[in-house]
Formats: sequence, structure tokens, C-alpha cells
Amino acid sequence: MKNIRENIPSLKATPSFRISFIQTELPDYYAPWMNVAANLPHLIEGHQLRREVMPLLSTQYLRGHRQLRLARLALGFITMGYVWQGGGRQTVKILPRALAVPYCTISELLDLPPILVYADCVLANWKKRDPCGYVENLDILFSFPGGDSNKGFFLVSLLVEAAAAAGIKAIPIIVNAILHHGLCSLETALQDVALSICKMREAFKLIHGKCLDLIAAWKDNFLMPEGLVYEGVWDSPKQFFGGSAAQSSTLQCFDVLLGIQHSWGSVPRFSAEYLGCMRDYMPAAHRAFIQTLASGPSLRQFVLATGDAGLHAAFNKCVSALADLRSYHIQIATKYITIPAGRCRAEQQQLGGCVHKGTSVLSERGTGGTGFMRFLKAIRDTTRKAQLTEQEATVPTH
Ligand code: HEM
Repeated sequence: MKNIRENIPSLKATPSFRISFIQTELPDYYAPWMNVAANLPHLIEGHQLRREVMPLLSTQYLRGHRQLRLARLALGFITMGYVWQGGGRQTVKILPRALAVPYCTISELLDLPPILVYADCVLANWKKRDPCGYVENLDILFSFPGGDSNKGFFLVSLLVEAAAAAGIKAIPIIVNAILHHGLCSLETALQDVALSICKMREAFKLIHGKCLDLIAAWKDNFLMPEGLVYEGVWDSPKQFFGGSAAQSSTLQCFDVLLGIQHSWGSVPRFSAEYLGCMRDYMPAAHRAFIQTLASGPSLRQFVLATGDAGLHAAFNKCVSALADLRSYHIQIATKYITIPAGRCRAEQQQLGGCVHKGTSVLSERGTGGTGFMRFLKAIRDTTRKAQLTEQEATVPTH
């Protein structure tokens, strides 16, 4: 308890959960990065990106967190484009010094791995075309070939995050309510969390783009079995997971809040391990928030101990909203990955080709080829199991 009380200021602040990142420009010195990043679709489609001569720029003129994030975003997009420009056919083994050195320097300062992560391509990759207005005015800063499809994916993910904001903001209120036995404010805050998760699901329905092969990993990826050498930084190749919404902190926050553990009982251990790994791909402030929350008082135990029917119902509403969101996400993954991958395999079999060669990078991505569907269903099921039952509610906890 003492620990969480001391850490409450950091729970209150939650600075980087607020989506207020609208840094869109860097000092002129960095024009070579910004120009290449802005021109990526064209350079990649024309297979010109690897021929671009990039000067080795110093990172010393970048000022503050936001400029660092924007510079990292630009370098992250260029790096992904550089590596995957040739699709799965012509991968590279070395990231040139002019990219590798500044990218790794900035990444180290931000405590993030040197690969494009969700916090880059979704949370830091947007602007308002017009300062007024909302959804219709949102645009992305950088993109890959694929026009509206990848723009849609990034922006819808951003809207899902925006919908989560009210739920995240309710978390410090919940922790305070537990510490001060504020049953009324706890129930209201739990209702806010449930509503916010329902709104995430609504925002999710806007999805019409698909994840991109260009944000694929160089870890557990048969196309780059050794990983990538970052020239001038490390001598041996490094492996990193690619960008995935699994790196979003929001669902992991709600999991921790509700005491949902994905490593229980018969659930395959890789689910929890993979989600744990994804924390290394989140901004440091998000990681710290989740850790602080995890070390605090248990909401679940508190709700059980009160024996309050209203609180019990509000808690279960949060759990079922989260399970519903995960079920919906499974439908989306089926629509955009499983069905197209099956179609692709069937076509290749008809042509008498080797199925493995033509498999999309995406279908192998993320869970290391262990089967993302098994993973998604396992964590949806552990979410469902976190519902408080009638029996639990009647067993005294102290
Ligand atoms: C076309 C759209 C999408 C597809 C095909 C898709 C697919 C996947 C796949 C295959 C995974 C397994 C892990 C991995 O590969 O890294 C995953 C995990 C995940 N995705 Fe998505 N996703 C999509 C959109 C989104 C959006 C918009 C969000 C929310 C912002 C989201 C949130 C998550 C989360 C949180 C996980 C980790 C599992 C969990 O906690 O439930 N996804 N997704």
C-alpha cells in the first residue's frame, strides 16, 4: 500500500497517455531525414530508397522529448522502408551507418528499441489538417505505399487509443478510491472504464485498412533469420519484434487494473511471455505506469471484500467489455489475415508452387509463428475467466 501511495503522483500524471503529440517539424538541419520520410511511398514504389544517399547527421540539435520522438518516427519509417523495400525477396542484412547511428542514439535516449513500434507509427504519427474539428481533420505524418489502407489502419488505431483515454484517466481515481474506501467514486470510475472500453470497440469498427508487411520484424522472421546489423553501432546482428498493436499500453493497463493474468492454468505460457515482451516496446512512461499499477492494491480483492453488489456488477462489466473487445479483434484478425492467407495458399497450391515461400510476412509475424489465433483466443478466454462469480462474492476474503 505504501508503495502505491508514494507512486500515486506518477499515476495521476499519466503524461504520455494523453494523445497530444503534434510535433510536426524538426530544425532545418534534419531536412534530409524529413524529406526522405515524407517521400517514402514514392521512393519505395520506385525501388529508389536504398539508392538515396543520406548524410550522417548529429543528434545534438534535437531539443526535448517531442523532437526526439519525431526524429525517431522519421528514422523508423525510413529504416522499415529500407529493409523491406524489396518485399520478402531482397532483404538486407545491414542498416547503413547514416541511419543506424542516429537511430540507435535517439532510441537509447528514449529507451525504445531501434525499430518502428506502435508508439511511433500510431501515437506519434498524426496531425490535424485544420486546428478545429476532429476525426475528419486527422491525417498521418508519414506512410508507406498503400495509400488509404495504411492511413486507415494508423488512424483507426489512434481513435481506439483516444477512446481508451477516459478509462485510463479513471485509473488513478480507482486507486484513490481503494485507498480511501470510496465505494461510490469507485463504482462511477469503474463504469467510466467499462464505457471507455465499449467506445474502443465502436472505434475499432471503423477499421478498413490492414496491418502492413512493411512493419514486420527482424526477430523470429524466416526472411531475416539472423536479424539486422546496425552498422557503426553493434558488430553482431540484432533481432527485434516489428510494430504491432500488441505494443499498445491501453489493454495491458486494463488487464493489470482488473487483475487479469494471461499465464494462469492451462493457458499457454507464450501468451503472457509475448505480452510481457511487448512492454519493452512501449514508451518508458507507459511501462512505468503499468508497473506502478501492478504493484498497487488489488481492485479485484477490494471489490470482493466489500461484498457490494453494485461494485461487483461494475467490475464484471469492465471484464465483459474487455472480453468483447478481444472477441471483436479476433474477427478483424480473421478477416484481414486468416482469410487472405488461406486464399493465398490455395492459389499457390493451384499453381503448384511452394506454399511457404509465398506466405505473407504478416502471417508469420508477432507471435513468432506459434499461431497468433491461438494466442488471441487464449487471452480472450483468460479475460472472460476474470469475471467475479457468485461463489467468490459470497466467500469472505478476510
Ligand atoms: C486490420 C487490423 C488488425 C489486425 C489484422 C490485427 C492483428 C493482430 C494480431 C495478428 C495480433 C497478434 C500479435 C501480433 O501479431 O503482434 C494482434 C494483437 C493485438 N492487437 Fe491487433 N490487429 C488489428 C488491429 C488492431 C487495433 C486497431 C488495435 C487497437 C488499437 C489492436 C490491438 C491489439 C492488441 C492490444 C493486441 C495484443 C493482444 C491483446 O491484448 O488482446 N489491433 N493483432
